[in-house]
Amino acid sequence: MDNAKTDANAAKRAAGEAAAALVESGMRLGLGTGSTTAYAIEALGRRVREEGLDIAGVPTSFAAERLARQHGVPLLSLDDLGLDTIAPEAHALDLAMDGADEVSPSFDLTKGRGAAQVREKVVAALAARFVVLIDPSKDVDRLGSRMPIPVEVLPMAEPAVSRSLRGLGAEPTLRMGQSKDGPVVTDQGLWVLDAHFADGIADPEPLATAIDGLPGVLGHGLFIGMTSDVLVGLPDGSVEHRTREEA
Ligand SMILES: O=C(CO)[C@H](O)[C@H](O)COP(=O)(O)O
Repeated sequence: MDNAKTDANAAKRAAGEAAAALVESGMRLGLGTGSTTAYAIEALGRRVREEGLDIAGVPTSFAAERLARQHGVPLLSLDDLGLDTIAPEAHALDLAMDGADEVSPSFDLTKGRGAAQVREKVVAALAARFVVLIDPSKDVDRLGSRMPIPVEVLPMAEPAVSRSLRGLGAEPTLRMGQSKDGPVVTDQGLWVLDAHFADGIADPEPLATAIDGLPGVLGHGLFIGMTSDVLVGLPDGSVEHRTREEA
């Protein structure tokens, strides 16, 4: 493995393990998707086995669900949370942890390289604390400068949504499978348009609202105002913990 990859993996592991260390017995968690959160799920499984940590987590994708099962992390579905007995303004989960593709100075995010952004947003929105785990390559001044914004669409609506995204200043491309011919199909059976912004996004909040309003869009990867903590893992194994108050 080349040095850059080894460094990135060490940084991701540090962030993942720091996230697992924030967890206390009795907590209900959101379990994110991606290579950084995978280290957190692995560490949580170890704590369940070795310390008898009593937790359960809602997975944000088939991938997260499989990983949690593999590492012995007990799982919950939204049905198990008893949401009908919890006030709408109260939090059903104590802490959700997840990776990100971009983090802005004001803690807004781009997510969805793994095409799990919609379930990830549903789960993060239920949590009292949303902890984002990154390596330093994810820090950006402007969202959209490092990664396109994933937009999950109904297949029949793709041409209409593409046209609307062009109207919002993006160049959309349909995400194609790597080990499959044709488009990537999400856990919901839908497609993903990657909306590229040549100069990044000057003002993400109105853009997020505009994309949410397009007919045929299930959701997108801009996460505005949701993050409470960012854990930045570094290649030497240390972790910088940023909290929203500092942002
Ligand atoms: O949003 C995501 C999946 O939909 C991931 O959390 C994001 O892509 C970060 O992944 P990684 O930790 O592998 O860099």
